[in-house]
Amino acid sequence: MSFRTDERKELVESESGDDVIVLEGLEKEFAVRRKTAFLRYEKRAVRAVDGISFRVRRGEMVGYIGPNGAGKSTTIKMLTGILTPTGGRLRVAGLDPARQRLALTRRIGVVFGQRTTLWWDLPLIDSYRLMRHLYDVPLARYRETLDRCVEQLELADLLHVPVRQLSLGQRMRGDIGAALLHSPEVLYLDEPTIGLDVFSKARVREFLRALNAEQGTTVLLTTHDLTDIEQVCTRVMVIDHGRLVHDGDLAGLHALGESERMLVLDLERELPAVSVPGARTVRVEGPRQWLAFPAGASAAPLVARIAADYPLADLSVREPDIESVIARMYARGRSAAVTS
Ligand SMILES: Nc1ncnc2c1ncn2[C@@H]1O[C@H](COP(=O)(O)OP(=O)(O)OP(=O)(O)O)[C@@H](O)[C@H]1O
Repeated sequence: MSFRTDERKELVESESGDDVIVLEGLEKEFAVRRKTAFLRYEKRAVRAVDGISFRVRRGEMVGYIGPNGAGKSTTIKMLTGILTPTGGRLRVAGLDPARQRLALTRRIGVVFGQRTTLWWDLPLIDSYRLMRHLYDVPLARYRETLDRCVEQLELADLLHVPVRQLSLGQRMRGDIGAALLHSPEVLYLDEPTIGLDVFSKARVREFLRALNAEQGTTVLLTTHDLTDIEQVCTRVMVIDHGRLVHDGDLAGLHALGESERMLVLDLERELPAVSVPGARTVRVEGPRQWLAFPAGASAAPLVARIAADYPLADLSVREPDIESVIARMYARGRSAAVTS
């Protein structure tokens, strides 16, 4: 899709100064070659992003989720200027990412959970010094930002350790620090908690909340962990097959898919299935029981009730996975279409 000049002018004029990310009918098509027989190839177009429109206001913390291959990374690559859209319109901090990539790099920070931007053999602090030069950050501002990151990300003991010797959680904190040294307005995080233990995940989430509250940084987060969304984001967008299928809050998404969370109880001894209003026992295995309850409901009253009536040793709450939430959302859409 492309826009005529008058349409583009209209869009620019309707743009609010508060919108830091603007997508209008964004598209990305890849031309792929597939071998069909010996020395025979077929050309095919893959529409990774198929007409997505949304706006993110300055200071928002937004989750961008979807199943594997949905088009999340392709969107992020267009937002950072790595890929050029094949249609639609895109603005980040008022800039066209593909055409003004250099100017944009000073305004955005990017963290990839699966890759590091740090120099593998250098101590963390050396990577930071190099980044300061790359981004041309004034010394006083660099020191101030570094001090804040060191304190809040607990990096003091890690600064002089070569990156290859850091644990995954430590490396991730180091990467987040690196992405923030030039004080970006927008921070993209691609699976920042992947592979981390529960404590490291909690630390990263807490840091992002503090960053947003103190600096007003806009955060766009892609993840497969719905707890990231629950604890960090106020809004969640779901993409599937290159299209936006939900834009709202997490409770709304759960309500749409009638999804369920799971309470895993460890009782002090084996007992018959726990019976409590608002939840249903779906599995009993020795002293462990699994209770499903609506994902939009709070677990607190359920836990209080169970703790009062049963000998509870331990418990945990499991979020539904994104794939099942989306599958239920579609199943519901289909049955609504059949009954309406
Ligand atoms: N460079 C490319 N050339 C051809 N096809 C591509 C390319 N990059 C992505 N695709 C295709 O575009 C679609 C979307 O891929 P994308 O990586 O954006 O999905 P994703 O939502 O980030 O998935 P994941 O959660 O697995 O990372 C997929 O079908 C993928 O195979």
